[in-house]
Amino acid sequence: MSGIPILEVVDLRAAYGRIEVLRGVDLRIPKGAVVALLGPNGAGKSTLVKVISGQKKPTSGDIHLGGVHVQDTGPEELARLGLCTIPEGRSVFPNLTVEENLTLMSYAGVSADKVLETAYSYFPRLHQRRHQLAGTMSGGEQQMLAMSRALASDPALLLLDELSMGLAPLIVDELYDTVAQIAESGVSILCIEQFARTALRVSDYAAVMTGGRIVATGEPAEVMDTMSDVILGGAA
Ligand SMILES: Nc1ncnc2c1ncn2[C@@H]1O[C@H](COP(=O)(O)OP(=O)(O)OP(=O)(O)O)[C@@H](O)[C@H]1O
Repeated sequence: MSGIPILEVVDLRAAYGRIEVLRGVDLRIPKGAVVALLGPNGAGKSTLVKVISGQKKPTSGDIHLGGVHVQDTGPEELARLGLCTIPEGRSVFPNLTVEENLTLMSYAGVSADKVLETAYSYFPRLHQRRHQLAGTMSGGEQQMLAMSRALASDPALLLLDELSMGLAPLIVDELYDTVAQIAESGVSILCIEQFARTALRVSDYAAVMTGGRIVATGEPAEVMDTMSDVILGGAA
């Protein structure tokens, strides 16, 4: 992988109690790239997201975001530096309408109008449903809302943890089309997925994680060829 990295992770280790789950992870995301991080259940993908996004402390290793050393940086400061995470399972307020969920994301320097305009341009369906309670929308629509809320912060790097979880293949395809559009606007993206096909379609690079380590990286076709047994073990 070449280019100036937006994210560089070097020899990262993390544990739950005495059980080491990240066992020396190296990962590099060039600026403007979409990278798919693939791997089976329990590989450590979500733990890596938690450590990168400042929700869990690593035991050792280095993390650089846009060249800044951020290993001891909290989530708020990471957000200020341009990191935005959409966690597994989404995170919308079910008892607020679509529009209320979005306007909550307006803050100093970003107007509510701008937030709504961005969301509705990526996802016209959210405009149609703007007065609907978020909790009554389909899983795919909730994921659109979660992505829109993330885009409101104008991120430099977006971490998407299992975008496709529990969704039908058609809607997953639609969401990844939007991931590609977001990337075209200059945002770097790390897509964490258990299964590969759809994420690889829009990715510049792929990395495969098993047992707490990155065991393969490269262009999607190359990684598919060498690791198909691991990363095509399921649907999507
Ligand atoms: N809070 C926790 N306490 C103890 N062990 C944990 C905790 N969270 C995760 N683990 C363990 O760490 C390992 C890695 O889990 P992690 O969720 O990072 O994997 P993953 O690759 O994201 O898997 P999945 O695709 O199933 O979400 C697993 O063995 C899991 O059981």
